[in-house]
Amino acid sequence: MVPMIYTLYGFAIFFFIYWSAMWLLHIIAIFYGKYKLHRKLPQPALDEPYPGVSILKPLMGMDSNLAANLETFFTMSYPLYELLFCIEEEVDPAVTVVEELIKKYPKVSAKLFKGATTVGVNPKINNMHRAFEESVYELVLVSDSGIKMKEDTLLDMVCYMTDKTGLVHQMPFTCDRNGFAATLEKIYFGTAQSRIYLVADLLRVNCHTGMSTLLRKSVLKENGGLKTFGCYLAEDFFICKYFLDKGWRTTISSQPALQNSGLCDVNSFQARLTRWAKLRVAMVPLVIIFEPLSECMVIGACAAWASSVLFQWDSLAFYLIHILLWFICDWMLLTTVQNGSLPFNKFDFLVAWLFRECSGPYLFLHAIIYPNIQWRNRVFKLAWGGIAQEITPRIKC
Ligand SMILES: CCCCCCCC/C=C\CCCCCCCC(=O)N[C@@H](CO[C@@H]1OC[C@@H](O)[C@H](O)[C@H]1O)[C@H](O)/C=C/CCCCCCCCCCCCC
Ligand SMILES: O=c1ccn([C@@H]2O[C@H](COP(=O)(O)OP(=O)(O)O)[C@@H](O)[C@H]2O)c(=O)[nH]1
Repeated sequence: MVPMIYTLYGFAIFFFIYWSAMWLLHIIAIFYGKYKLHRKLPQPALDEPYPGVSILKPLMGMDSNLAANLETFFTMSYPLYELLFCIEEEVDPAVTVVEELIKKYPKVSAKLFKGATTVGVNPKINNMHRAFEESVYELVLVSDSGIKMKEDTLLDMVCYMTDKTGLVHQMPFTCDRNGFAATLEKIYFGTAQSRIYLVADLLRVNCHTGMSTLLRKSVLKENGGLKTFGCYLAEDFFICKYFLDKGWRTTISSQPALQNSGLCDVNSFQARLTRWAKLRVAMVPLVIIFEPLSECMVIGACAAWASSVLFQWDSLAFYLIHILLWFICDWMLLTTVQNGSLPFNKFDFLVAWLFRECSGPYLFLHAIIYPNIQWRNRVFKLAWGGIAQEITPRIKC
């Protein structure tokens, strides 16, 4: 009987401490977000020229926003850059989009690479390999197809590339778009993900998502270049680990990444989150315990039970107050990340937030139960540690 009581109290104390730590994360993320995000750019030194940047754009297929998103790369205010578009298949609707833009902006240095080189399992790396090898400049920006740039986004990223910094990435966020799925995406990236991302950046923990990343080519080349990471599906995590292991600093820039894919529906978004969760579990197995425990509904329930064991507090009242405070903190963080008015009202926020918070733990469970990973038209299997293997046959899109 006594060991059981000790175990019970042990769990209760653990949950209560974890719950308290989550509030600390909330507070740190809000203050650090206010400090780090949307800062005014420092004036660049007049006697130092801007470093050139080679921008790799891996493309596959078309969506309704592709042309508009790609166009923002031609209209950036940055003096020296080249655009390297990489398209895996010779026949892809993205080819026409890119060719038309290259014709429209003849003054911008741009090249189209058709056809991937198989250097590993990761199709994004295979797609970019040739362009990376032929890129001209020391700084390379890897930028996914759905990213939209502001005029000064590249300058903002370059400003963070100090002497000790090897990698600058944008924290994932979204453009303002209409509809429930867009609201859901904005809420997820601006709350649950930003919270961890900001704290990880402050503590210099690897939490790099490679949708928009500026890196030093010479450092990657010391270890064979991009192709070395082709055996992983989560190349972004291992690239960042490589820079950190070599003693380089990594940081987020002040502008969050504006994801603006034309494909925006709840099913695709949830499939994407589930795919990412599978990657995280394979790379950092401890997230199996810590990630569900960091969800509002789960840790709230655990802490409500713990508070009734430890202090005989009313569990239901505790749970409801917990949810309300979490909701308020999330609103504060989201408005900080957005840095302007949101494209939805507080009621829309409430509905989509509740949906996200209730579906989050379910999606995570789903990711653990079905470990195979579908990415576009391919299916992969991951071993612990992150090495990937493609499972044939491919899916016809
Ligand atoms: C007491 C509190 C403890 C808190 C513990 C928190 C536990 C973790 C909880 C949540 C994790 C959220 C992580 C958010 C970012 C991850 C997004 C992601 O999964 N990205 C992956 C996929 O990216 C795409 O991959 C394919 C590529 O081609 C695309 O271009 C990419 O966009 C990416 O691969 C993974 C990146 C990093 C994963 C790190 C996971 C560990 C996080 C631990 C953070 C701990 C923070 C410190 C708290 C104290
Ligand atoms: O087989 C693939 C899958 C993806 N990509 C590119 O990799 C980037 C990220 O792809 P996606 O948006 O599907 O990844 P997510 O952000 O959902 O992880 C995009 O620029 C895609 O064009 C690619 O070149 N080949």
